[in-house]
Amino acid sequence: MNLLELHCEAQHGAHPLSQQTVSELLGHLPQWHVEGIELVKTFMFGDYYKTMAFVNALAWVAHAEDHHPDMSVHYNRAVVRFSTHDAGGLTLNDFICAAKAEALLPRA
Ligand SMILES: C[C@H](O)[C@H](O)[C@H]1CNC2=NC(N)=NC(=O)C2=N1
Repeated sequence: MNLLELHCEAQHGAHPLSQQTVSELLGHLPQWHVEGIELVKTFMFGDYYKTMAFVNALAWVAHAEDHHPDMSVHYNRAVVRFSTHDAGGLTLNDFICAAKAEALLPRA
């Protein structure tokens, strides 16, 4: 499955994913982990400008996908948390947007 090729779909009344499916999808996103009902990663940057550039790019992705992370923004890092409010837990939407957040990073 290529998460980057997928798009978020409305999840009103949907059930959250099973633990097993969450574990399988985490295999696509090795730098992310689950905290409660959230998919979380701390992105590190060299300075505030780079942090804000990423935050704004991710806001644009969130707008395009109509799926919105909680973010805490600091000088050199942004903590990104995805969860699907409409389902009360994790859905494929969270993994799609996490993959799209990863894809924003410059190549190493
Ligand atoms: C109507 C609209 O599609 C929904 O309210 C979307 C908007 N963004 C969302 N973002 C997140 N993180 N979870 C949702 O359930 C959600 N629902």
